[in-house]
Amino acid sequence: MLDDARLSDIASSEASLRRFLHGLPGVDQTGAEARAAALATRSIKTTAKQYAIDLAISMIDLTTLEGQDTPGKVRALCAKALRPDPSDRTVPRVAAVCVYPDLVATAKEALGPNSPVKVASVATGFPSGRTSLAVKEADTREAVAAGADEVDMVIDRGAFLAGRYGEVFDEIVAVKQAAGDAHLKVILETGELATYDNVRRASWLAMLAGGDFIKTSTGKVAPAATLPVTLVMLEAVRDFREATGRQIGVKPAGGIRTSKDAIKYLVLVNETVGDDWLDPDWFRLGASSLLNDLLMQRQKIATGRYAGPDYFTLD
Ligand SMILES: O=C[C@H](O)COP(=O)(O)O
Repeated sequence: MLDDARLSDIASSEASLRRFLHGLPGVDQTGAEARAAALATRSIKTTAKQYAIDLAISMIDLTTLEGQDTPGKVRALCAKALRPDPSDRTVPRVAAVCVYPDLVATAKEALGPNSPVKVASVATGFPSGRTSLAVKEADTREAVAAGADEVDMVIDRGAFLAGRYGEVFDEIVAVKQAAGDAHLKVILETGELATYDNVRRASWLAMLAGGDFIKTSTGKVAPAATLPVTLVMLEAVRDFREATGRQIGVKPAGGIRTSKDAIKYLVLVNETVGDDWLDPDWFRLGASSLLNDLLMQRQKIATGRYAGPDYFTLD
């Protein structure tokens, strides 16, 4: 059990952080990949599929993170977030929209006051994170002041890979403070972390530093989210809760485009950490173009026919 005294002891120096992170059991790479592959082939009944599609929709962080984003595009995204299919009121809304900081105010206004759909904003010099801590804190404060409910920060992968864990830890603590009441998602950018052991260490580091969620990727680096990486992160949040009593969310993001993909992630969650995480408060899918496929599959189940991608507004 990691009580408060032990947690502050771990965080007290670079050396103790390193000792702790390098003392975590190593990930069995072949085993993790085999387990993720086996779960990915599970077939589920149509009724379960229907339920899974709606659950997946409700877990989406509907994302636009392009240099050419405009207020108009963000308003359209927000309308879609609130009513994914205007012709069908039974379709659930998504969990959040995810935008760059300068578009947070637009999103907030478009969603309206007290919207059930949250506004998440990337910050801290997304996607590379190559700015000073002062700039990262200011970026975060600005996003929150504009109305962001959630902040998706990137870690400094250069510092992490060089083993400067204390620096990464302190940065997460500082950004968490700058974020105030906004929920903090810590993006590990697993595609740059090279090994599953590093993914496990970065997950623990982010949780120890106070992240509310751990997120795989920016969507700007390949590979983005993968099932084995998400499995390692799910095991980390499971073990962290067992050790501290604190539950942390998980968000695979980037490259998740089909209902099939989304359902594989839900099966993985169900089999690894169970029901407690099968909720938008604890599991999100970061995606720019998954929603339409979910809507098409939903309609196929309901009517036996595909409406075709043109039926739905563009993601
Ligand atoms: O956080 C979400 C990602 O940036 C979206 O990536 P995607 O465009 O591959 O869905």
